[in-house]
Amino acid sequence: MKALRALRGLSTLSTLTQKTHVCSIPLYRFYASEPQQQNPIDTAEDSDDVPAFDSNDYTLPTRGFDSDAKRPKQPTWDEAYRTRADQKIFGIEPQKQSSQVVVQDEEERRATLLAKALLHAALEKPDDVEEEDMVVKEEDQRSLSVGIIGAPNAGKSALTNFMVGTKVAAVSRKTNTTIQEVLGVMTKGVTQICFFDTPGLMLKSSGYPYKTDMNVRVESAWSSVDLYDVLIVIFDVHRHLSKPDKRVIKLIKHLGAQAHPKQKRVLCMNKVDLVEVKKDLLKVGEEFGDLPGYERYFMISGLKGSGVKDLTQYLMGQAFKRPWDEDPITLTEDVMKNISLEVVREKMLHHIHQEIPYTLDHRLMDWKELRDGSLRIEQHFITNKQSQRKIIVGKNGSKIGRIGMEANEELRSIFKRQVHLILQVRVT
Ligand SMILES: Nc1nc2c(ncn2[C@@H]2O[C@H](COP(=O)(O)OP(=O)(O)OP(=O)(O)O)[C@@H](O)[C@H]2O)c(=O)[nH]1
Repeated sequence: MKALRALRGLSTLSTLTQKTHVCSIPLYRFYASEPQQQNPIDTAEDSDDVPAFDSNDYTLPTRGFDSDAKRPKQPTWDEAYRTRADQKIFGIEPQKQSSQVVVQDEEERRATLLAKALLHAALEKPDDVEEEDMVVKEEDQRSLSVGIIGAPNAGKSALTNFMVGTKVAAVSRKTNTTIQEVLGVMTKGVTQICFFDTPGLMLKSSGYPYKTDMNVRVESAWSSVDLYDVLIVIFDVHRHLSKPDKRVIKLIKHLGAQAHPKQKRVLCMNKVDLVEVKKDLLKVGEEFGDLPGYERYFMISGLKGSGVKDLTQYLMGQAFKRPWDEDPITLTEDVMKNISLEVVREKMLHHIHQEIPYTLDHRLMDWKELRDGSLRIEQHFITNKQSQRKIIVGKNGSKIGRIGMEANEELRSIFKRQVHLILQVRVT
């Protein structure tokens, strides 16, 4: 092992793990299990030690996996009276008790079958595949590490999400939403592909990478670029057509004409769905088609999926005979923590339109798997300005409430279990 482990060492994922470790500061009044003295929404604007959002204060629709989900309502009337009324008013002869039981059993059986089918579908295990066939021996395993690099907003996260099939990286209309590398894993047959969604690597106008301030993470991404088996360089072809994108030219120049000897480089012209005159794509194809150092180029829409199948097939073909790095089904706790941060961050970016999200410290403070299988996740947004806190919390807690509800709902559907999400906005 493993190029990938070495790569991880370099990647910001490890920084994330350190950054998001469960903090041991006393979180006295944050615990939702304590009786709420006041409605948190009433106080959310003024006090920062009461949870700004606690999913326990909201009624979220229950789902199939909810252990507390109520069974279908039983009749509240007395069956004997109902039978007599049916007989007298509608002339319906009473049914034998035993057949009612049979009908109920049949319904339960069907519900069980449906639940099983849904579980099967969720695990993407085709019906005709036996359990033994799902286990791939280590000596048969093939794997590939893929880095995706491009200017901010080029569509790296959307492409990763589409290929991996679950929402692992925040997708947003704003730039630089990817604050750290998010590992996405796609396992098909004997092949496993690990995707690394790099932060929007930026270049100064001089064509050199930034070296200062928040760009420590960017530096880390630059230094790990050569370690991937395949490097996907992606750019927004729609944007490039309306106004040639100098950042793309600079990025390509910076990477050089020669790929690392152990690496294959491909170019992805993304967002083709936005290009109305398809002939225009030929122009870009001509401009970038023969770039030295690039093995292939693909015209894709990472969001809508066109061309992604070809890209996936190409990547599958590049995989090496090498043991997998990740369990194909179980999400590791670190990945889940990462997903929880990404989902909340994405919702925040969607609802807060000011620039503050980039100056905000966003931390995972507590992660607990409770006895009933549910997850308790507590995250804090930390700012040094009271005014920023007010914007994030919103009037009567409306903003943070929306963010929290949407994130909670999405996390429940990703993790397939109940999630108790607590969001806190603190001023330091
Ligand atoms: N129409 C269309 N929109 C896309 C496509 N790919 C991405 N987008 C949109 O472009 C915006 C940016 O996409 P992201 O995937 O977040 O871009 P990114 O490169 O990861 O951005 P950073 O994290 O800032 O580096 C989002 O609004 C996406 O929905 C595409 O193929 N077609």
